[in-house]
Amino acid sequence: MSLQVTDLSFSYGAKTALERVSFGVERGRFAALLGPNGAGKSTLFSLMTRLFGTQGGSISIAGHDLRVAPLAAMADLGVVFQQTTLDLDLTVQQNLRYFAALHGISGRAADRRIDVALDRLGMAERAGEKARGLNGGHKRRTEIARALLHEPKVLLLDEPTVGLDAVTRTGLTRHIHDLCLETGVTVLWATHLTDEVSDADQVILLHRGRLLADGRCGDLRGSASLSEYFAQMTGVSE
Ligand SMILES: Nc1ncnc2c1ncn2[C@@H]1O[C@H](COP(=O)(O)OP(=O)(O)OP(=O)(O)O)[C@@H](O)[C@H]1O
Repeated sequence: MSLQVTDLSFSYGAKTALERVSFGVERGRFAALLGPNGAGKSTLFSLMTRLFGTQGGSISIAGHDLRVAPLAAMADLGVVFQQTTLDLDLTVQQNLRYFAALHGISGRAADRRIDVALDRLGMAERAGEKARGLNGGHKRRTEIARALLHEPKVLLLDEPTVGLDAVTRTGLTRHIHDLCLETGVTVLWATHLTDEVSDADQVILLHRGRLLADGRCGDLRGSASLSEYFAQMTGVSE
């Protein structure tokens, strides 16, 4: 498994946010982490990105246990946070160069990787534009391109489509699906919107800190829509 979560539990004081959650995602898969508000998605992301230390259970990224080999695990991890983290006064390319430098990539190697990443996200012609002037979808694409610069094996995206219109959302989800196929990167995409998930995707359904389902979307939903299945399982409509 490219990403493996085993028996993961986490509490904020007396409040349990995750309870013995286990799942794995194979290399090159697009996995949607689906759950209503309060399901525990953000907590899981905070644990996977080491913002919080694990209390119980374990997380392994590209075969590296986060507690045993944190640096190796983080080197194989790309993250796109919910809130934008671009420097709005820098151009797209400058934002990416800065990030590349933080990862020890500079000069021509950096430029080459930046070109490839921007091209992959359909952002090549905007390389010289200031981040401030980009629309929401283009800002997101820039952040995804940036998260790919160090060639991570696993990419985490925390509700990356929040605030985007339907057309932009569709474009972005398509780009990420293509990315999985073309590069073999493993994606964990947190969302509460079922229309971002395709039948071939893996669905990991969380509710109130517990894993309710884990399987191929088409198999889980059967003849119902994913939205109906989601409502059936959680008692919450989207
Ligand atoms: N700092 C905190 N202190 C106490 N409880 C918290 C804290 N952060 C989250 N929680 C609780 O933990 C549970 C899981 O929250 P979490 O934010 O991980 O869910 P989520 O699925 O990301 O929801 P959302 O989509 O609203 O971000 C919720 O019951 C939430 O109220």
